[in-house]
Amino acid sequence: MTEPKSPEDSRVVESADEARRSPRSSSEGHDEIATRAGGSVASAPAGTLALVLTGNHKGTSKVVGGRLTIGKAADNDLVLSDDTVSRHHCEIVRAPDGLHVRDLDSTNGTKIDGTRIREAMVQTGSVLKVGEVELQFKPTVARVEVLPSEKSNFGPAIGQSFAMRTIFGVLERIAPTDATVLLEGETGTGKDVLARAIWSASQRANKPFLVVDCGAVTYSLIESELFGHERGAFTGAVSARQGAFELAEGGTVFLDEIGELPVDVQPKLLRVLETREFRRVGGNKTLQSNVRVIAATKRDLQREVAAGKFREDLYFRLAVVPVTVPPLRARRDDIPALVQHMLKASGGAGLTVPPETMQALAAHDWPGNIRELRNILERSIYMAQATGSTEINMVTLPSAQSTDITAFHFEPEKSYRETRAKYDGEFERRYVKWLLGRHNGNISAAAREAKMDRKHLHDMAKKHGLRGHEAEES
Ligand SMILES: Nc1ncnc2c1ncn2[C@@H]1O[C@H](COP(=O)(O)OP(=O)(O)OP(=O)(O)O)[C@@H](O)[C@H]1O
Repeated sequence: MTEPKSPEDSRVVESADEARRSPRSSSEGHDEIATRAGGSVASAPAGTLALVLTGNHKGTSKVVGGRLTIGKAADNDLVLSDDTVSRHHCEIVRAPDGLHVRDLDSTNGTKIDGTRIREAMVQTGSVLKVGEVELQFKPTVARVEVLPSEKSNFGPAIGQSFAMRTIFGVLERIAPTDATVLLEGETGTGKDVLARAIWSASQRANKPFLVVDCGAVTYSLIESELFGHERGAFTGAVSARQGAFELAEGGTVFLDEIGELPVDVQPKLLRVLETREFRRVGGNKTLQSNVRVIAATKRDLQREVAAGKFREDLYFRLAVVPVTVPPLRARRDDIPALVQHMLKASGGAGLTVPPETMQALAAHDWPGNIRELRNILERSIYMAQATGSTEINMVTLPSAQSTDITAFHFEPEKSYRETRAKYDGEFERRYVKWLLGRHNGNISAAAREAKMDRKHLHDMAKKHGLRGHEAEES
């Protein structure tokens, strides 16, 4: 993503002139679309689900339509046969401003997040206590199919693998809407590129794209960075300053490294997402915000939620469209097109890539993902140009040398048989790893391509601790 920044320049405003527009999808008008991209589903507008957390009916859930009645009697929409629940205990009613819970003169009372109520509003994530039975409100989505894109790029993001085209299919559809997007993926997988591509394809493309790197801003300044501050709000606040939500008015705020957002700032972000209102630090004027939010993280946010480090309600607000960007090693078929694209972009258009170099590149595991590939290619182009070579070769790929099967190290104390056994095993391991990588671990497809017996390939993969599966071919 953006290269490491100092706290001062962690916020980057781009002018509208820099907007790269791409053709609009025809599916404008969806307010909220959710998908775990990599599958092939998206959704219609979100609703709310009441999920029973405790008691005899633990795990039961009901979608909250216009009205949902809860109680022990059989004529309730959600029947809870529990001694602490009254026959007609409470009801949930959908009103224009949200969901209202009303206690129906129950014996043991109704509580929201620990407070006994007669009537109150509930938010997604709230825990409702009906007698002693706990329920939680969760967002739901009605699922509809989104087909993989027929294009092998989404704006500047290149990818012809099924996984990337599935993501592009989703993004083409949701980019023109105002849906909040959460991009999850390892470092260097292209979250930043995708965020900018969403903005470029959105109706907000002629308004600012503003990046706040939540990991690079100091703890004490992050709130001010997001919402601004008034003069004298804290030591050093010598003048008033606008925050990202004000500066990006009408545009898009990209919250990078959202997993690093301090727990005490999380409710403030939740508030602006829910109500579109915020206040500057030290200010008492409520300001309106009209921005679209895209967030990204290297962390597994659901795991952070389970560990109590990230608020669940904020997670749901951000993950209206959750997109998991796969690591490069899980989509090796993207490598040749990325290599060609990067050669052109980095001044190496005239250079050729011999097949054995391309194979080595495709076999490498790329822990730094596309950023690592780009760095190695840039170095290789420089080396080739410096030596007058017309091709990118293994010598110019230092990080890829480990994949060079020709790098033998013979040891005089080992017999021919021992030496051969060592390299046969190594050859087998690397070959199987490369082969499975080409087919995303699908053993049947890999065996077919290599004209091998499937069972034999399965045994070889197992012997070398390599993971394969029998999933459908994509
Ligand atoms: N699909 C892609 N097509 C073309 N270039 C890409 C693609 N994905 C990533 N890149 C390039 O790889 C480099 C790293 O990408 P990017 O900064 O978007 O990754 P990131 O996931 O945001 O990383 P980090 O989490 O470390 O910030 C950039 O130079 C970017 O242009």
